[in-house]
Amino acid sequence: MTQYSSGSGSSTNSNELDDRVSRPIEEKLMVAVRIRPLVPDESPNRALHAVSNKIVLLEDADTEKGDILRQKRGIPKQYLYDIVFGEDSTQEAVYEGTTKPLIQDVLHGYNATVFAYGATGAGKTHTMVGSPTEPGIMVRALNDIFLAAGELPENVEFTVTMSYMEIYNENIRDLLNPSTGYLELRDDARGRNIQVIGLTEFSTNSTEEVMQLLHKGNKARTVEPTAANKTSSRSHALLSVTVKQSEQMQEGERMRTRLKRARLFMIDLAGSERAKQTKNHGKRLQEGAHINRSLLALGNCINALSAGARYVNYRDSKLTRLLKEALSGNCRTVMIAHVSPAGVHKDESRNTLIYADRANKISNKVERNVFDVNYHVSQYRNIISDLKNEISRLRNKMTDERPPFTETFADGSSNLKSLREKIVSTFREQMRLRRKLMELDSHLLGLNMAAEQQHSIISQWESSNNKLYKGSRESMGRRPGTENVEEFDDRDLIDEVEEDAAMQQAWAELAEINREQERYTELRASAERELEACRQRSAALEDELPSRINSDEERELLALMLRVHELEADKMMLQSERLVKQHELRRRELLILRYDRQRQISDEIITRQRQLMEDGRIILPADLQDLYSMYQREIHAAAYTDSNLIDVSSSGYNYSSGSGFIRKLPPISSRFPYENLTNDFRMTKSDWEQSPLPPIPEPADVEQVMGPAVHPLVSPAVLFPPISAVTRKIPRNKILRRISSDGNMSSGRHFDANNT
Ligand SMILES: Nc1ncnc2c1ncn2[C@@H]1O[C@H](COP(=O)(O)OP(=O)(O)OP(=O)(O)O)[C@@H](O)[C@H]1O
Repeated sequence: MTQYSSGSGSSTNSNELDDRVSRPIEEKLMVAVRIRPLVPDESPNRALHAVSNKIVLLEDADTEKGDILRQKRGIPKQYLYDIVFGEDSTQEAVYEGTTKPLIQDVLHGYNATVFAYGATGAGKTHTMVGSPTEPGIMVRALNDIFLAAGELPENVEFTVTMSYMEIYNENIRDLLNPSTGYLELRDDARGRNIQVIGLTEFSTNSTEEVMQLLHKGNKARTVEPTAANKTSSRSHALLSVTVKQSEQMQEGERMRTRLKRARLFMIDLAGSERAKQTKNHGKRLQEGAHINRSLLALGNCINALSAGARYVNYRDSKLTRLLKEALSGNCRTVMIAHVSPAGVHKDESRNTLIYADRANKISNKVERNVFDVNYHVSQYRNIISDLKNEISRLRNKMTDERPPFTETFADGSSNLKSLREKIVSTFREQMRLRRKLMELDSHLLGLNMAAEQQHSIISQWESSNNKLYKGSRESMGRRPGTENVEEFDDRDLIDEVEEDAAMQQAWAELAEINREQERYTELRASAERELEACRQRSAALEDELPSRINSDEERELLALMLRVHELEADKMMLQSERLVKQHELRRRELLILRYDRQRQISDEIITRQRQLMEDGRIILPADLQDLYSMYQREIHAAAYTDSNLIDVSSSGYNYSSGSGFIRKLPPISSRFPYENLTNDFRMTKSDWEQSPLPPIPEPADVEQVMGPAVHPLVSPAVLFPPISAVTRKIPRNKILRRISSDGNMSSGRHFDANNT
């Protein structure tokens, strides 16, 4: 029987991606296989062939139990991948088929990773690094990035930084600055990205300099001859290229800055090896053990991800911690699996093909890293400066362009009166429209935050349940393979059904928010048009002004009128500053909430790990035991502080008597109790209920001048996520043990389902 592995083209094309800016797109990891040619001294017996540009054939006896016939006949197996490169494939073809399409994506703000996988001597370094005459993917990709940068318009500022490191025996070294010794790996403050502390980032815009840096890095890499490969890379080499673009854009009279930031990771893994095959001993054997350990951790992650496991352990090795984003995060990823065609390497080739096959089932959520910077702040400033310019223009006209005193008008004073009324009314209209624009912007910002919040809740739920981040509610469903990961009881099924319903609701709410965003964007565009028409009317009136002003009293009167307008503009500026501060407060509240969630997840992981260790009667090393004690002291201190700081009845935080913090998150709305803000920024409850951000309060007398306030058209229920979407209920028989107040972990007997 011929076996096919799944595998289909992964790529969504760049333009398609580019159009859908804000929504994460689910995308399969792309898997390519490259078969290297036989090297000198290798036996010409081939066990592996490229049958087409997608199929590899491995001549292999089937070892499946019971299939005696196949075992005897050794019927070949076929494997299907996104793309297969045969023995005679060129460096250029491999680059064009795997990495070149990613360059455009990186320039559009998508993260990307290419990594070479395979047994030792299978050709990974040849593909990734290459030689001066046959440069590999790293050089070609950097070259293309610089070429593309040269074609960008002048208003785009472009910077490229690169770092190059190796992981050797579980130690990280800076290949561009090897004298710095071993470097530490740390999760960044947001808990999202992993950072290598002290790693040198070179900023460059010259291809020659990049080549020199790469050359320098490769020379510093740990390479040793082994029986399997004369120049065997004993380390994983990771080249990271960060591309930042800052684009200045003119929008009407305003300037806007758009930032794009993307990282391209190119990784040449050390080869997996069998001690027997490589005939290694001593130092080589120890290296091999480290290499195998990290590759085993990588293999475990690939297995878990492809089977839809609920929990994927990236922390077993530095390599998997660094590859976490490439395997399950916001990143377009290509894996190039390398195999030798030689019969003697059949076992390694089979392993590689199986891993590649599993990797083919992994999906990521890709999203553009594009941000509009200071859009709202600069916009408010522009509004105020527009108003001030207008006032000063009018003043100049009055003083500089006096009509000759001989000029008289029979009906001068009545003309002037009507002109003055027109000026006042267009000015008021402009103020009203500008206020409306400010409120629409405020509301749009609120909707953006609500959408971001909803996305993060959905993605948090998805990752905690290890479901795919589906692009639409219709496509929701359980991932194949999940059933094998954990046994389900009835309670689990009920939970699942409830959670699916909650997720559908969350998606529906997100769709509603998107619709609101579109509606408000249209309203904003029409307000902009109205404002432009008003400005033109006002300019026409200004042109009439000098010829109409006849006496000093009239001039005085108009000066007073301008002063009133000036004060109104100042007032508006104060309001806008207040609004900006409110946005900032809200943003920080969201950030705190996110940290809080991350902390809760970490607490849960620690508690479960301790439970596992206790069940397995594992004796902890003293230093780890110390860390746990420290952690427990911290938890107690935090619980004490929390209980003193939070008004339990009003905050929505849920405490049960003596049982500490219950994992149930309160609804977002109650976690942003507006009353908790300082008086300066406090709004009335009804303001808050109407909008994610309160509209600027309008005093009754100003209302008349400014026109009616814009009423938000979306209900709070739409903006706040459903509680069930963020709270995965723990089945009663799986309630976690908690750390008891005396600092020891309670045993299962004391904290089983019945006792809690
Ligand atoms: N596509 C290819 N064309 C020609 N020669 C190749 C090709 N791939 C690999 N080779 C040669 O095979 C040998 C082993 O390749 P390479 O060093 O790239 O393997 P590797 O997978 O990086 O091994 P290790 O994991 O031990 O570092 C080298 O001599 C290399 O030049």
